[in-house]
Amino acid sequence: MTHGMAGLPDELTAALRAFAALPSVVVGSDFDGCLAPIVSHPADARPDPAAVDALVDLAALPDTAIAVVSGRARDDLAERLTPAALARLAALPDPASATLVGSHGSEFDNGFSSPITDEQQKLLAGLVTELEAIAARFPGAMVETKPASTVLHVRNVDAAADAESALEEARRGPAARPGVHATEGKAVLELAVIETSKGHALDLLRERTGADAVLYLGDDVTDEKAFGHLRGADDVAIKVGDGATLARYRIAGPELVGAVLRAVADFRRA
Ligand SMILES: O=P(O)(O)OC[C@H]1O[C@H](O[C@H]2O[C@H](CO)[C@@H](O)[C@H](O)[C@H]2O)[C@H](O)[C@@H](O)[C@@H]1O
Repeated sequence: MTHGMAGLPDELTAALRAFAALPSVVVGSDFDGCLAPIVSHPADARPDPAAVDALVDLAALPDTAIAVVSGRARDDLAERLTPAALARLAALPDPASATLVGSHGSEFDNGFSSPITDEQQKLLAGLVTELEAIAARFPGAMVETKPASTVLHVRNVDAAADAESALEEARRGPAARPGVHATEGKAVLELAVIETSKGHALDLLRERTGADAVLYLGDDVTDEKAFGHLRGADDVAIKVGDGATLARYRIAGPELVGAVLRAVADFRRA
């Protein structure tokens, strides 16, 4: 594989050029591991300013919609974009030009597609308690709580065997309860009380915008659901980093995400 423009594989650069020439497009990206490098503590994650700039530039182009589709709660995701970027997005003439989607594809600006029921809230509270009990026995483990899910984080557990034991306890215990949707991620096990799909979120955005094609960058397990929905001949699925994937294209890591987005913006403006 040869690498030319901005260190991107030539085959990908050709696909980006063809994608950028289409009349109407959606450009989407995952947040952690794509727009923002992975860090030890979720609260410390910050996006690459160059990637955010390119994304906001894209949103300002005609017939170009952007989306950030994250596993984070939507409010948390919004707080992570720079105030300057948020101000530029808020000033766009068409609000549909930029969409932030949280909770792995199920939380849009008007909330969840189906509200979380009292029963699901109760289930979620119980899951948090159970994960906290597990985390308390494995120093370094922590529990994140989101509107429809809770996450056991083991990235900072010292021994790999202990991290795996914590995950395994969660898999055998709370993850196995009826009504729980468990997803493995990067040093995490997430337990949701609703079914989520980044693929459905991309379908919705495609439908709303009437776009000819969708490009999406993702690095983790939940992004595979997004890649699985990019079946159009002109769609571009890009896996960021290592690991098995349904995506046709791959870049080495999040440091190249800005280059991909900038290339699409430049080609589209040309
Ligand atoms: O869909 P994403 O935007 O990629 O969100 C997926 C999860 O990201 C966060 O966890 C991951 O990033 C953390 C910060 O770099 C890292 O410490 C952790 O190990 C990763 O799994 C976030 O905390 C989760 O809520 C998201 O679901």
